[in-house]
Amino acid sequence: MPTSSDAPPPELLNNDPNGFAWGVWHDRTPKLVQQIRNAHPYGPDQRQALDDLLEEISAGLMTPLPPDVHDHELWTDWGADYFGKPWLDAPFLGSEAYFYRRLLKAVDYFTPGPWQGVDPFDHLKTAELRDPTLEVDLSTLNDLQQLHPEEAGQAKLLASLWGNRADLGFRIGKTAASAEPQTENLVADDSELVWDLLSPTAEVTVVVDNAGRELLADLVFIDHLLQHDLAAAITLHLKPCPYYVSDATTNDFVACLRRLAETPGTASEISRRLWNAVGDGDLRLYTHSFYSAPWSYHHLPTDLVAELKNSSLTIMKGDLNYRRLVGDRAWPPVSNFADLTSYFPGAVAAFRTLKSDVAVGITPAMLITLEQMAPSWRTDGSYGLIQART
Ligand SMILES: O=P(O)(O)OC[C@H]1O[C@](O)(CO)[C@@H](O)[C@@H]1O
Repeated sequence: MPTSSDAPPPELLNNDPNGFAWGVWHDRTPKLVQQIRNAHPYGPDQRQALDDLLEEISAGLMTPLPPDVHDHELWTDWGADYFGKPWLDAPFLGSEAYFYRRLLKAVDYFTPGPWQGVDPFDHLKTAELRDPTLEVDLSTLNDLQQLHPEEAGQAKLLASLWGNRADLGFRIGKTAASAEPQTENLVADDSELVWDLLSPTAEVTVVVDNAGRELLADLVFIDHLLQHDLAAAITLHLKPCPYYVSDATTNDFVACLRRLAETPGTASEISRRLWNAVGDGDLRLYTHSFYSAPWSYHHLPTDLVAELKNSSLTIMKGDLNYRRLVGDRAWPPVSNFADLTSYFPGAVAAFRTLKSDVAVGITPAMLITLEQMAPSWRTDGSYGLIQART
């Protein structure tokens, strides 16, 4: 981190017309509310609550949650600086988390009654697992068997990374057969360091991101680590509730294991091995309310720090985890990843495709190339990175 005399750059806010957040609030989020409303037979109360939320985020002032919700204190604490003020003036990171909490409130996700526990994003997650092209992609896993374990491992690591883009999924058959790992479009690649941190005694944590194709790719990678003695045990950190549309909860983990089991061959073998690994305690599931909280990981609560401290390596998946890890700030892209993450308990790695303004750990030469050749490199999802520090 910068020294105290060297203040960090400002947090990213919603109100910069040239910033990535602007499009999220003016386009993506309103469409999402409308889509959730159309996709469910909600009654008048939920419909009205969704309409109110849409109006509030579009032009209104941020209002607090009612006092009777279980997490009122948490959100009052965060919102003290923002409630009663325009959504557009709030920080991007915290306000988007609050939007998802408000969405769950609008659809009565936590309210005792018929809609309690009904995931408003389930139809989208299920559609991805039912996509007919997934069968072909999962079948390509059989081809990986022909590869040397090290090559197969690198192909699976890269599939886990690009799974965050969710459009490539398991299209690693060709890559695997030609033994050409998919390294183009990587703006940073510390994968060697990641492999160095893995060993038969390693306790690995994977803070997962999206359900569906991304989680399937993560599970294939995790199975590889367990099968090849590259980890003694692995803990999956899942979301405690539906979040950011497709973030993975325990239900989504179970759905992925079941989907893998439906494809004969390697995919179903992976499903069986992981199912058994959960039973044997080699693959642990874990969640914490902090994973849907509005703060960066600089504010980790003590029990989560204690959990992460035992880990030989924590792998952070995806864009949002990256923003929370380095801080959602206007960092110069050449800032040092190891310095910015030195506060984090234990060794940490990030596998992320770039889908928002934040980027660090880019070499000056790479930065010049990117700015000249691909002006939207930070946000269009076509670039990826693997960054790590011991
Ligand atoms: O699933 P990921 O990789 O965390 O990406 C989520 C990203 O999408 C956004 O929600 C954009 O809407 C970003 O705020 C966030 O960083």
